[in-house]
Amino acid sequence: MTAPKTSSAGATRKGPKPPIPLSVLTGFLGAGKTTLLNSLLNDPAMADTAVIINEFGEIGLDHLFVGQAGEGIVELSSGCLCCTIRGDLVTTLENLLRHLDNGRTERLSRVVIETTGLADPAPILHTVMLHPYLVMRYRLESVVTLVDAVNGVQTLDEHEEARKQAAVADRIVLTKTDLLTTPEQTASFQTLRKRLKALNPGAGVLDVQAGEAVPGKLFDAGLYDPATKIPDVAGWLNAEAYDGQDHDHGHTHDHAHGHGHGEGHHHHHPHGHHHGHGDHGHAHDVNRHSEAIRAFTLSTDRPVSASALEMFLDLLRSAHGPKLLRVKGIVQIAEDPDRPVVIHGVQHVFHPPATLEAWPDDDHSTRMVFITKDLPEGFVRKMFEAFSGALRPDTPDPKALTDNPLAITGFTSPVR
Ligand SMILES: Nc1nc2c(ncn2[C@@H]2O[C@H](COP(=O)(O)OP(=O)(O)OP(=O)(O)O)[C@@H](O)[C@H]2O)c(=O)[nH]1
Repeated sequence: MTAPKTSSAGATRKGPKPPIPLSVLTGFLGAGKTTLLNSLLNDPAMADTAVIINEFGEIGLDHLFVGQAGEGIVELSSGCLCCTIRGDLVTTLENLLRHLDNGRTERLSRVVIETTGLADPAPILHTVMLHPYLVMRYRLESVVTLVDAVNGVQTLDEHEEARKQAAVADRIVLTKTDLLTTPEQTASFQTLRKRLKALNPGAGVLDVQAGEAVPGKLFDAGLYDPATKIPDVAGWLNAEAYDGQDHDHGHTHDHAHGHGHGEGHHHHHPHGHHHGHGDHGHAHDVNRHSEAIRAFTLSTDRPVSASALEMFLDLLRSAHGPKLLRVKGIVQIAEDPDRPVVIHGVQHVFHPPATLEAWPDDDHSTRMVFITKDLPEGFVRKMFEAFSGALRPDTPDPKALTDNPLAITGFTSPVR
């Protein structure tokens, strides 16, 4: 242990250091990851960021080198650290912590991991989330997925990996929009945007060519506002963006709400979802290819007991883990209603739930967002209701349901 250099440094050294936000940069082969990284590594806004890449050779970095920090870590003139994977990701992440802890690196404000084009980002996230020490020192901040504006539709059509990469993203970055010249390309790009919205309504979309892919917008998608350290639940969940999404899947709608009022979905009709007229072929394609992946929210105003939440999450991840691409939520716990619990999972692995000291705003309701594959909304909803006894506040006729003592237990299934 080195002695603190100054009294203020001494103060910050007491107690555990705050976890370092970690982001994963992914995208299909040729989507433009290397190109984007190249410009990011030059950007002074990347100071104090460590970027983990596959090999130095792929990025012409030589002119940016300031010094070798050892163990495959180099310092760049932008203040960024760049390192290649040595051994495995765990070792690399441990090396970075060692650099920080022994003072060779003054600050490490963020880590960005570049994946290879075919990679499913989930195992990378699991590496950190399942490691007893790394999970204390790093905090999963965001998954950033690059999508090629020209080839995106075809890639989504043909590759399951590409659909999953888009579905788990917190930010979707569109590359190569400068290459959209023909009317066909422009139409395909519009289809792409619809597909991405259906796969993952909550992800913010940034356009590289419009200069939007800057560090502040790319990576800061976590629960905590990096400047104030105050949780931004509404921004993180972005649950409003999911409204009306299930219209893209026509038939799923009946199962989705499951309260026996098939005609009562009055709150959801944003832009008329009737298929047909003109680009019927496109619309059909959208449904066919994305229907296995669904995005939906659950919400309730009734506090959930801690044990019910635990059982719900346990059953969900043990029985259906691989089908949960991403789950985020804030939950009002019956035993401690003033301190919300934040949940965050990637497939079967959940971050240890975090308890916030207070609700960040006036909305104290439980809200969860799900992106699933081959796991219908109605199934998850009924399971949640069975454990929590919860009713959605926006059911077609809540009064009728609360007047029915059987319905309130949540064990009845009004619809089949
Ligand atoms: N016109 C244009 N070309 C781009 C853009 N982004 C990337 N490219 C080009 O697309 C090609 C692939 O880009 P890369 O950055 O190598 O893509 P990658 O995702 O790193 O590719 P892999 O490492 O093979 O997965 C290169 O020729 C880039 O110059 C863009 O926004 N506009």
